[in-house]
Formats: sequence, C-alpha cells, structure tokens
Amino acid sequence: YTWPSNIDYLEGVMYQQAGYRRFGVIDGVTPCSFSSEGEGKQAAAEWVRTAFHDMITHNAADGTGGMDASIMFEMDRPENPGSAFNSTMNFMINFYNIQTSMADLFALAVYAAVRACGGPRLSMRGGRVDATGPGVAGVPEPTDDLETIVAQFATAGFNTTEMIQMVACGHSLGGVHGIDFPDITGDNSSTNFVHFDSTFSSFDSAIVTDYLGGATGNPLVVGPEGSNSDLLVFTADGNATMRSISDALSFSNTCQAILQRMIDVVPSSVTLSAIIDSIPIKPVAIQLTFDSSGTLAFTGEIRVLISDRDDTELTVQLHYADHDGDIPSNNTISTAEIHSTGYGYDAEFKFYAFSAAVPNGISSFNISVAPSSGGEETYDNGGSGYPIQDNIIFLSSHSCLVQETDANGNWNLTAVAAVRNDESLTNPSFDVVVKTPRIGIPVPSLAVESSAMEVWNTDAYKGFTLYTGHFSLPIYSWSTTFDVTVGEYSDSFKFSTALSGTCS
Ligand code: HEM
Repeated sequence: YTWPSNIDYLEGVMYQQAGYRRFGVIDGVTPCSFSSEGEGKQAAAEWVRTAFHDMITHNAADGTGGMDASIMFEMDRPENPGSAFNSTMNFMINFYNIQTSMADLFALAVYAAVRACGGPRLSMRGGRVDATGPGVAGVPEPTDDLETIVAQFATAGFNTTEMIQMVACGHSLGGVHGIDFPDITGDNSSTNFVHFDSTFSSFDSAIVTDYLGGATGNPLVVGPEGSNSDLLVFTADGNATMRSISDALSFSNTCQAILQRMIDVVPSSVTLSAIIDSIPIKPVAIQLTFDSSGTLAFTGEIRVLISDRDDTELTVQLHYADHDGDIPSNNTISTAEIHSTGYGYDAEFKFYAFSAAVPNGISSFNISVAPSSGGEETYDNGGSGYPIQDNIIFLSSHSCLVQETDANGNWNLTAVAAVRNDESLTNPSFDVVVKTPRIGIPVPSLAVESSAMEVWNTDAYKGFTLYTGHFSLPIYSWSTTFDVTVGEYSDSFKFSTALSGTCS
C-alpha cells in the first residue's frame, strides 16, 4: 500500500465504524436482528441476500456478471421479489461516491452483516465496477427443480458441494416473508417473517443442526411441496455436505471460504485490489490552506493503528520537504493527540492532529512514531515519502454551497482555489461529480462535469492567484464531491456537505 490510493475511502468505511471519524456502516446491522424499517425485516439478512442475487447471475465461461450491482436494474424480475435490495442500496448510498462503487459496498455489506451476527471475518478487496444496465436473469427460485438450481450455480462457477455450502451459510440469517411468498409461509400479512432456523439473529450452524436434527422450521424445507428448494439443495448429495458442516467450527470456516468466494466473483474485465488490511499509518483530512497571516499552512491528521501495539502512548511527528524538494532548517511538524479513538471490528486507531506553516511549500513528508517506552519508527510511504502537491489548493474558507434555488431550480456551489503563480499553471477547472436520479433505480448515475474557473483575486496571498468556480448544482446532487485541477495537479475529493451555506 502506498498513499494516496483509490481504496482509501473504502478502507475507512471498513475499519472506522465507531468513535472518532466514524463511518457507521455497522449501525445498519447492529444488533444482528435490527432493521431501521421495523418489525418483520432484518437488514443483516437483506445485505447478504442482496449480494447473492447480484452475484449468482455471473457466467464463469464468458466472464460476464457477478458482483456488479446490476441488481439495481433487475428488481422488477420475478426472481428478485421483496424490498431487501432497495433497502440495502438505500443504506449503502450513504457511502457511495466516485471512489466507491455500489458493488464494492455490497461486498462490504456482507463483511459487516456476517460480522455483526457473530460470523467469520471476511476479507475485503476493492475495485468492483458498477454495471450500467441489467445483466442476464438466472437467480434460483424456491419453485425451481434441483437440476435447474445446480445448473445456475454451475454457470456461476460453483459445484454442487459449494452450492449446498453457500445456501446453508446464507440461510443462517433471516427467513421468508409472507408478503412476498404467501404460498410458502401461508400468511400474507406484512409482518409475517418465518425464520430459516432457531437462531436467525446469529450467524451459526443452527441452520444445519436444526435440519439434521429433524427439528427445522425452515419454510424452504418444510414448506409446501414444489417450493422447498432448501430441501432439494441440502439433500442433493444425500446430506453429506450438511453433515460435514454441522459443528460450529467447520460451519464457520466453510462459510468464511464460500462467502469470500461469493463476494469476489466479478466480471473478467474487473481486477480486484489486494486485500484491504487496516493501514498502520495513514494521513487523513489532509489540507493545505493559508493561516491568518497569509502564510501557506499544512493541516490534517495522522491516523495510527494501535490495535497491535502494546505501547500506545506515542509521539507522532512529520518531517517535510519544501516545494522544491529541499529540507527547510526546521522541517519537523509536531502533532497533538486527539483524545478519542476510532475503531471497528478489526482495528482501533488514534489520531494526531497538526497544523503548521510551510512558507516555502511542501512536496512530501515522512512520519515518525516514537512510543513512550522508547525507539522511533519512520514511515516513508514505501521510500519516496507521502506526496503532497502545493500548486492548486482548495480553500474551503472561501467556498460555499448556497441553499437558495437559482434560475435552473438548482443550488449554487462555489469553489475557490489558490493556484501557484507559474506560467505552466493556467486554466484551472472545477470538476463536480453530478448525481443524476434514474427512474425506479435507487442508485444515481455519477458524471464529472468540468467548468473553467476565473481569476478572482491576485494579491490576497503572496505567490498565488485565487480563482473561483461556480456550479449550478441540481439539489438532488447536494451531497457530492468535487476536485479543483490545474494541469496534472488536483486537490481532490472534497465533500460538498462540509461547505458553509454562505460565501465569504
Ligand atoms: C437455491 C438457492 C436459493 C434459493 C432458491 C433461495 C431462496 C430464498 C427465498 C425464497 C428467500 C425468502 C426471501 C424473502 O422472503 O425476503 C430467501 C431469503 C434469503 N436468502 Fe436465499 N435462496 C437461495 C440461496 C441463497 C444463498 C446462496 C444465499 C447467500 C449466501 C442466500 C441468502 C438469503 C438470505 C440471507 C435470506 C434472508 C433474507 C431476509 O430475511 O430478508 N440465499 N432465499
């Protein structure tokens, strides 16, 4: 891993669940039985089912389909009944942006849901690409015969044993809704929800042991003949696979492996990233700006993984090189610990804030971490330091999102950027990600719209010219991201939601 990376946001969403700088994905599935939509729904189960329905239409032979969020275009198909898919996407949309596809968020949803329910830890990779239209049909239905179901799994690249494993693992959570399957549950009321096993809010082997013990209430086993696909699947090899995963440990290990494979099924055109581990040292909220005396200032925080450290009393410093790559006489920037940690299931972090004048600019920095018990570690981002460009600087203090409708019925987004006075740095642009709603589809399309910025002020800050960019932003798109760019340099991934409502 080197910083910055296009998995930075996803890594944060995965590991920073609670506390300082929380993203809070797990709030949607905590506790495991929870649904924000009330009785008769279970978000953790819906998240797992959504990923399965998206994935299973993969064609391993021609490399199409898989985890590509094409389900968003396929919800009117008889094979995709229920509100689970919409609910999942409506929650995950909070984390959806130009760096993070809905398909990656589906994979993350399985990680979070299984974990929230006490199941095994899955690994996350990033890089899934969202489909732009529907894919082929082919999700198994409870009324299908075994031959059809086996063939659908085989097309997706899973043999009969793997099919049995995947179904048993998935149906450890949740159940069947009477409103969608009244013929199976025998009750079409909106709160009717018949669970697959006796511990629907725990990711465990009760789905297997209830079944092998002859005590199952699983409606896809004991339901009306002709709609009991779990019975057909589980008996496909005479219960051999079910018997092999009946103890807690083999169930957990098997599900870890098969669900990992499930979330990593992607079209052959997609290359997944390496496994996203929690990054030991990560710069966050990095921003150049000008201080009150008009001097260039470097601000931000260093996030330090403390889960695997014995000594977490740390002195964290930055050591930087100026704009030209020279080391200034005092090039050390000290930090102050923020007295609140951030954490998730698999990581805990401390954050160290800094703000320092860098009069001659900055091109890169290294980070030193000194535990109170002694020793000093140096982090140089794989050798060349953490890179920073100081040619174009977004100035949030002068930028704003005015929430008054303009002639187009839109809001006005204004960005101010300081561009270094240099003849090679001309014509900066304001690049806004515009979200466009699509009828009947819960996920908007994203498109970058670039417009020219104009000179606004030439003498506010020595050595820089201020440019301003205005964008008539559809209100639907009020929560978005944007960049300011000049030539090959960009100050990017700024959140509109962080802007003031008035311009100064
Ligand atoms: C033969 C293959 C399968 C069939 C025919 C099937 C069928 C069904 C049906 C009819 C429901 C009830 C949906 C509802 O009422 O909301 C359901 C729920 C569910 N399925 Fe499957 N399923 C299959 C395989 C899988 C697999 C492989 C997974 C995941 C690994 C999975 C995960 C789930 C989950 C978590 C639920 C509960 C959803 C909720 O409670 O909202 N299913 N399945």
